[in-house]
Amino acid sequence: MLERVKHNFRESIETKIAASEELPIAIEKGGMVMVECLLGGNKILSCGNGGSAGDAQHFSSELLNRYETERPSLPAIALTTDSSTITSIANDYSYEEVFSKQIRALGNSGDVLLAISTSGNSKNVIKGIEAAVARDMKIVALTGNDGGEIAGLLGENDVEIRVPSGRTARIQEVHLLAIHCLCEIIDTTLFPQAEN
Ligand SMILES: O=C(CO)[C@@H](O)[C@H](O)[C@H](O)[C@H](O)COP(=O)(O)O
Ligand SMILES: [Zn+2]
Repeated sequence: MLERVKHNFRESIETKIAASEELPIAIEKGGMVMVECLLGGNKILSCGNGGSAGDAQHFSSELLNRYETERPSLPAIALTTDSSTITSIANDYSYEEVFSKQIRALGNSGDVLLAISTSGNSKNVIKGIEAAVARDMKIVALTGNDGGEIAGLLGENDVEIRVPSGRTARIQEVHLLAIHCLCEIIDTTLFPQAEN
C-alpha cells in the first residue's frame, strides 16, 4: 500500500510538471475570457459530473465568496447544486439535459460556461456546451485524455485546458490547480490593489 500511495504522489507530481509546460497559455487565455465576461457585467456558469461537479462548485464559491484577497463578490452559478431541478429534468426528460435546460433558462450572450469533464465525453456536459453556444456564450473547457467529443465542439473564441493524462484522478487534481490559476487571474486583473 505504501508503494501505491508513493506512486500516486509521484504520478500526480509528474502530471503537474507536464501540465506546467503545456497549459499556461490556455489557462491565461481562459482567465482573460472570464475577465472580459465579468467586466461586461456577465456571469460564469459551471458544470460537471462527480468530482467535476465538486470542482464546478469549488469555482463558483471562490467567485461568489472570495479566493485569496478581499474583493467584491463576483457572479457565478454552479449548475450542479439544485437537486430538485436536476432530478426533475432527469426524471421528465433525461440526465443528458440536466445542464442544457438550466443553461437555456439562465445563460445570456456574453456569459461564460466553465465545462468540466475528464473524458471530454459526458453527454450532459456536451449538451450543456451546445446550449451555451446557442445562447452566444463562450466556453472554457477543462478536459483530459484526448479532449473527447468536447474538443471538437469548441470554436476559436473558446478555450480548452486539456490535462496531459489519461487517469481521471490525476486529471481532476490538475483541474483544481487550473481553477485556482483562473481565480488568481480574475482577481489580480480585476482588483490589482486588493489585499489579503
Ligand atoms: O471523481 C471521480 C473519479 O475520481 C468520479 O466521480 C468521476 O468524476 C465520475 O465518474 C464522472 O462521471 C466522470 O465524468 P467525466 O469526468 O468523464 O466527465
Ligand atoms: Zn475523484
